[in-house]
Amino acid sequence: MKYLVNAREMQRCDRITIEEYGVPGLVLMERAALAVADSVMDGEFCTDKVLAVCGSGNNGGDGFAAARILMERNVEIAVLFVGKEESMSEAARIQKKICENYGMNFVSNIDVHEYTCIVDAIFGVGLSRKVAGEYRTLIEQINQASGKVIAVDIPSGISADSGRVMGAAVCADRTVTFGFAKLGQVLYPGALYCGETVVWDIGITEKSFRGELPRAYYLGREDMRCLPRRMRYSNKGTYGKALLVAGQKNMCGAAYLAGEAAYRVGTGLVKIFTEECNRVIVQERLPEALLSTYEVLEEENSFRWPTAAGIGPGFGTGEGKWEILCLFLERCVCPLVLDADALNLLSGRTEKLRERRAPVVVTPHVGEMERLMGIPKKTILEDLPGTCRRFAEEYGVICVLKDTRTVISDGREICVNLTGTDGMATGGSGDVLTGILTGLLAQGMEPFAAAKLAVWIHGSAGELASKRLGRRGMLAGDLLKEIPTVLLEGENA
Ligand SMILES: NC(=O)C1=CN([C@@H]2O[C@H](COP(=O)(O)OP(=O)(O)OC[C@H]3O[C@@H](n4cnc5c(N)ncnc54)[C@H](OP(=O)(O)O)[C@@H]3O)[C@@H](O)[C@H]2O)[C@@H](O)CC1
Ligand SMILES: [K+]
Repeated sequence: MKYLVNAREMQRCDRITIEEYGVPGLVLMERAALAVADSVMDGEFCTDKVLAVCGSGNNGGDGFAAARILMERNVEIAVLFVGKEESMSEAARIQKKICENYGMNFVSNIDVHEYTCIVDAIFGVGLSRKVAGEYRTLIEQINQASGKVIAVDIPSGISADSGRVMGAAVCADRTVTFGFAKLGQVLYPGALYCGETVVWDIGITEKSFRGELPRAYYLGREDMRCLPRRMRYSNKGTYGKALLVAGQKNMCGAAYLAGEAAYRVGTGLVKIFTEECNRVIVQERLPEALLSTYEVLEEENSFRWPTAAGIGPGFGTGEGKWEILCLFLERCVCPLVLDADALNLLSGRTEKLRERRAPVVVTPHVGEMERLMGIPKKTILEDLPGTCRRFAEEYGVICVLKDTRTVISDGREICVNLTGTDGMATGGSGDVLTGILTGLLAQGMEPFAAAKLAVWIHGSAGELASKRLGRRGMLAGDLLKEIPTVLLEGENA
């Protein structure tokens, strides 16, 4: 797990490192500048003629210092200062003065075809409002330049909190960021503007959070260590019973995909509840699964049998479906995953969620969230983490808000998933996630941990499938075959 910080958290971290631990700000700045200079010179960029565009804050200070280091290394470098002298930060003023003392080449405009590489140090995490005027013009010129662009800390104009473009933003080929990755670098559209992001250690550690830890983070392969344990002395009963309430007429694939995914993450037994007409096809595709049909759901055993249930993929919203969903909410004591049509059924009557007896994980995509919360898609997309966290908090559930960057929250923490590919934007992907998640819950994982890991595994399976088949040709069913490989690699992590 690695932290994702917002601007306030990063600035607090900088301040504590400087004021409470006593590391001089200019030392941090020198290390930041060395990181930028090393990155410019690592061979990926043409350094025939480099331009550093520096603002008046400490981000500009990093830029001046990096320019000076590049000059020391005999790179032909020009410096462009943008901003007001009178509002310069103390460190930026010192760094600019050093550049002047060395007689470095200061220019006042950009010839877009002159430079082979541009260092963007206009704004960093201190961006406080929309970009306009000469700053905007400059950013547009940088974006037209033929040379590659390296952003210092974050592309100028991108909000470190949300990834939003604040009027205009530099589109970088690489972003060299310091200490911790910023939320705005992983959320869209910010992620598109960062290019490749490199997190550089400049001497700011987690100690500088001083107990006030950031809310947001992302998982890495090492987090696979919390997968349910396998034991030599065990049987299928040891690894849980997953029930998938899924599929209606003409929608049997959802039941199959979710069912197989549950098995593929190690569940002992999987049962599929579906429409009678799906019986033959589901049993042919997945003979390992037990099968029952909606007609027998009233039996009390239906609710006692599973150790986790996933309800909704291809379930439909027609006659009798709301009643089935209500029965599960009212009677089931095992964790429930509510997806797709279960969420559509809940739209406009989300209060029903409060009548549940068991822990609930909801897995809406943005369209489903729009219907669930009754707020426009645009508003949700502007703040995926906040929307996800608020829903989870309000209903006391775990919320998995699915998008290019799926966000998972328990109402307090926010996990942003960084695995996955656009090849997963294909019918049935969500059903596979429901199966993975239900399977992990069935094996006894705690719901928040299961939700985070399920999304990570799902995205990793997508990456493997897209490597094997390409992002265009892969199908949701191809994710199933990759799940075992993801788990195997995780075991060795
Ligand atoms: N602290 C440290 O020691 C370390 C910090 N580090 C580096 O410092 C960066 C943070 O520095 P920072 O806090 O000085 O803010 P920064 O991003 O330079 O921007 C502030 C300037 O921009 C201006 N401004 C803002 N928005 C604007 C707009 N829309 N349009 C126009 N102007 C606008 C604002 O002007 P003002 O609002 O005062 O008018 C002010 O002048 C961080 O990203 C990292 O690179 C590293 O070296 C490690 C050590
Ligand atoms: K920048």
